[in-house]
Amino acid sequence: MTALLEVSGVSVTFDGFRAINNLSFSIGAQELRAIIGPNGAGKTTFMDIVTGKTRPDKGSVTFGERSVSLLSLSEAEIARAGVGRKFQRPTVFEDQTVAENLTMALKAQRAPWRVLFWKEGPDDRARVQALAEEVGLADHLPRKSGELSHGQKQWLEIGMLLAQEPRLLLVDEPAAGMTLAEREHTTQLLVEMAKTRAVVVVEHDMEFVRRLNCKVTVLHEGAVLAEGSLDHVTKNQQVIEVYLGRG
Ligand SMILES: Nc1ncnc2c1ncn2[C@@H]1O[C@H](COP(=O)(O)OP(=O)(O)OP(=O)(O)O)[C@@H](O)[C@H]1O
Repeated sequence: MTALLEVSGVSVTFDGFRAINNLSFSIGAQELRAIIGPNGAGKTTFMDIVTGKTRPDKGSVTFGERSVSLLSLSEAEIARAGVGRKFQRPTVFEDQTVAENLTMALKAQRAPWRVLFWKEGPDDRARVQALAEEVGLADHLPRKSGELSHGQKQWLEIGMLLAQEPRLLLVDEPAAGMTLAEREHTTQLLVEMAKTRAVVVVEHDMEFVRRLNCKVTVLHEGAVLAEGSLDHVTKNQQVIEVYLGRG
């Protein structure tokens, strides 16, 4: 499997504290990966590094076939290069309909000079419809987003991210606050999305991770502690001690 994202020997220090410690790992172009680990393991900092929010002290982060260094790009350039990030809380425009939110996301994807002359055309409507179908909101297009359930808002935001056609999507705790049915839908959505792009899910809910049925990376003290199937990593004695055995 060719790597889409390659993190190599990355370290980050905050006020003398090494939050990421010589971290190395890679993600394939069509891969679903779960990242787990105790609080403070460096999961958020890892996502901050990949998206350009935090700059490492050393190491390299490369992306795509041409191994472009993400460390020399701004946050906006990284997003344009194809890295999308879904934060834990949904940030949809509640006063706008589902269709309007998706349309805005399509518009945002375009270069600024094109937005000036932008007018919604049949292609955009078809694309909005396709995005809504992809995330399971095709029946909700005319609804105000504020009326949606928590899970539906999360799917809408995922749809808005998909409008930017990311090649790598980083998703922070997607299952948090969801009902069982919403979790199941979210699982399907993530599995489907990872057939055509890389999807990295940071998640604490082990039952949810099990359903994802994917390779798992366990972070601890800013480095990879274990990697492999969930069954494999949960048998690891160190993983049990630092993560699973708590409380
Ligand atoms: N901007 C910052 N300044 C100082 N310390 C920071 C900063 N960001 C993160 N840290 C520290 O770096 C370590 C890693 O934090 P990070 O948020 O990446 O962990 P995490 O694995 O995402 O944890 P959680 O599961 O609680 O979200 C923590 O000890 C945290 O306190």
